[in-house]
Amino acid sequence: MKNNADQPVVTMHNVAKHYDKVTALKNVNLNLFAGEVLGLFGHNGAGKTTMMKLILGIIKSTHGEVKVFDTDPMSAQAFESRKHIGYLPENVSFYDHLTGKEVLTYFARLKQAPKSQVVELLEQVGLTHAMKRPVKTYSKGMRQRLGLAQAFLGTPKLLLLDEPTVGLDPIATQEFYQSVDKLKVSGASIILCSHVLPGVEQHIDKAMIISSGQPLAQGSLVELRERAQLPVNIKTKGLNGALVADERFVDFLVKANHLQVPESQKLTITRQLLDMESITDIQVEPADLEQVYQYYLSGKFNASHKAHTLTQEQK
Ligand SMILES: Nc1ncnc2c1ncn2[C@@H]1O[C@H](COP(=O)(O)OP(=O)(O)OP(=O)(O)O)[C@@H](O)[C@H]1O
Repeated sequence: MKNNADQPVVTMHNVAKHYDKVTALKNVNLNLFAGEVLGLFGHNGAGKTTMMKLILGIIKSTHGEVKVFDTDPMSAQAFESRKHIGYLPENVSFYDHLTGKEVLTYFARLKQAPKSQVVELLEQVGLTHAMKRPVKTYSKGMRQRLGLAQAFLGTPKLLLLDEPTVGLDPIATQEFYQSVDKLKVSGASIILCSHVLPGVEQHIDKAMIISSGQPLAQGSLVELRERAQLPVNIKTKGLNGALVADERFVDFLVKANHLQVPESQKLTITRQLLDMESITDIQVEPADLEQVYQYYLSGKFNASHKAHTLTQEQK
């Protein structure tokens, strides 16, 4: 398996995938480097799973080039590198009559991962107490945890995680993101598909937003925010409705204590607010991932943004 630090772990160059008349993906360009986490966001049927399947070598692109560890994932040479790829499919399902431990042991064998990892991973995902029970007795969240343990087997250098937090409770979600952060620090590259946007933001390095198979935007969140020029959220406490009555703020009012202000006016407005006597607290936050996502999906950006995004990614 070839892999050196300045070479991308995954490259996609002008990739398209058609199923008969359905265009599942088109114009996809991507360079994902070691230690990078990509958030892949899009509506149902946008093409996220198709992209993962292309990277896994389950399906072949209709057009363009996909390389994983500098190898065509459909080729016989990709066999060796598969051991270093972890995949959590959406709606994970297992052999229901096997216990959690047996399922994981089976996958560890397939992946040639050390047997000792089975119990370690079951502990990491909080399934030690249930590891001797058949999977058919597991709740949805427990199945999802087992799925994650399966994806983390071996020493994955590339992880493809399709809706990894679905069914997980808040603590398990937090633990999952801690695992993601650790894997990233160890140099693993991760592609993470999610419909649940809150909480993802601080764990990804870049995002790709796709709609109907077409990437609408990609880059770091800072870049995506800059390009979108989304307003900054300013939330105040203690002003008791004074903002509503003040004509300096009326154009920016979202709620009685919440303003959305263009970046260029952020400092001026913040100073004016801080000068108000009754103010007790102020929070200034950039647009969150949800707002960035909504912006690009709503089609408010124009063709020149699209061209800019693609050119940036091809550099
Ligand atoms: N085997 C197939 N044959 C025909 N069309 C397919 C096939 N697989 C996927 N598609 C179509 O390709 C498009 C992209 O599907 P894909 O599963 O990649 O979307 P997704 O973004 O993962 O959706 P979701 O969020 O619902 O999982 C959809 O229109 C889907 O119906």
